[in-house]
Amino acid sequence: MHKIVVQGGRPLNGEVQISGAKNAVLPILCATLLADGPVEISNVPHLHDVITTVKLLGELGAGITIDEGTLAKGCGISVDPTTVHSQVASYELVKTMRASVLVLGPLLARYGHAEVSLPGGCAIGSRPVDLHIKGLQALGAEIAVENGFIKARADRLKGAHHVFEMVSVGATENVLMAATLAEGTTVLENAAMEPEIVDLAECLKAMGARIEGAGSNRIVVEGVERLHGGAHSVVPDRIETGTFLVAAAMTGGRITVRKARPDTLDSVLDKLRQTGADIAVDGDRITLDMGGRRPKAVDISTAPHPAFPTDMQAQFMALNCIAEGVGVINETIFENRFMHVNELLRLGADIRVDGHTAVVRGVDKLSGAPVMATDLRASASLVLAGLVAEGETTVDRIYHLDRGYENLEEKLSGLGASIRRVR
Ligand SMILES: CC(=O)N[C@H]1[C@@H](OP(=O)(O)OP(=O)(O)OC[C@H]2O[C@@H](n3ccc(=O)[nH]c3=O)[C@H](O)[C@@H]2O)O[C@H](CO)[C@@H](O)[C@@H]1O
Ligand SMILES: C=C(OP(=O)(O)O)C(=O)O
Repeated sequence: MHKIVVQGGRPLNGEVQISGAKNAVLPILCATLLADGPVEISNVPHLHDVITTVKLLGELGAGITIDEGTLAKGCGISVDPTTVHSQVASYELVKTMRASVLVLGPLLARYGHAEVSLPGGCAIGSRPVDLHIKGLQALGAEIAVENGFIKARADRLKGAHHVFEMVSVGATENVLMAATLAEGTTVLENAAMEPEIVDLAECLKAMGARIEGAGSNRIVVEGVERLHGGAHSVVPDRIETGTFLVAAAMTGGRITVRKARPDTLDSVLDKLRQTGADIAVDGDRITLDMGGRRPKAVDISTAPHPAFPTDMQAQFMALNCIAEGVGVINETIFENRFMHVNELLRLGADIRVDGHTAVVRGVDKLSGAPVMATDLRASASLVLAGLVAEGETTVDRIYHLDRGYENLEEKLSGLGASIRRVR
């Protein structure tokens, strides 16, 4: 098993290029199932979750061509869905990656039936899919949950007016994809507004879908008879961007991230400015300069976009650990997304958790120790803490990190961090 070893104490300096977004590419790969010709996806990050999704599409029978590309360019994946012969997503794959449930809407809409294993919960929370099911039922699907599978059927889905009970990124994606091939107009209200939904809609439009309003809470879809092949480049990863910027702020450094999408990061950049960082945006570049200063603690409350993203909560918790003052962190999306707290405590942090709230009192210094990654962003927070801790920090179970960060240690080394991967 791989581990990451970080020697703390070096300010980050230099430039780093941002990869395509994990949370955009996974639904987009699932959306290719809707087409009746090959779809070419570029700026695909080299991530374990991408490999899992490609495996899943392959199991369904899709033809996959991968152009490995380079780290600087991302890879290109061409999916030919015309050879799909199975509409069953197995537990083996779905359990390792919850995004697999996003094949449900496309398979149902395209083939009239689908069986997808229930994803179950994970370290950060219970992660139900009832909103996905209700949304597809609103489009006329008959759905039964049996033997651990969601079994869905519909001769042809019918457009409908559907109001999501609560904002769900995954449910919005599943129902949006299904609606593209439904008969008539679908109006989705209380839809999620995340940039990854906009990117998915852009890809669907490149395949011939008729969608308006993606990025707002009301999405209107005019169903079409068929979607054709197309090409799409994946939006830059806002969470990877934010993670590097937090790393620079914590270490008192100055970095520029290239090929980013600053307009997807308003709430994160606002919080970084509150820590005392100077931030300059120039096209697709963001420069953060901390000028050797210690960051000030910030209060965070996670909520659906455009509010502060839950996927950046753990990283800001790490920042608060060494900041000046006290920061209060309120996690409203996932019930168990504080798994990093006990590991940060091992590095000398001062954190008190009461339900969904963590009160973090900044300490003068953290000290390196062996810690264990429990989920994707928790792992990132431990690497960030390691960058400022005195001595050596070893982060174990970094397979979580490989699900969502492309070459994190290479990119951080390029910025001057002392970090390496060991077996
Ligand atoms: C709104 C939000 O911030 N969503 C995040 C969520 O997306 P993801 O799509 O995984 O989760 P959802 O947006 O669906 O979940 C939002 C909330 O709705 C609840 N829920 C969801 C679906 C459902 O059928 N029933 C139900 O009750 C969840 O338990 C959660 O409390 O995790 C991703 C990975 O960390 C993030 O990138 C997304 O930004
Ligand atoms: C938790 C995350 O992803 P997933 O929903 O794939 O587990 C994440 O991107 O932070």
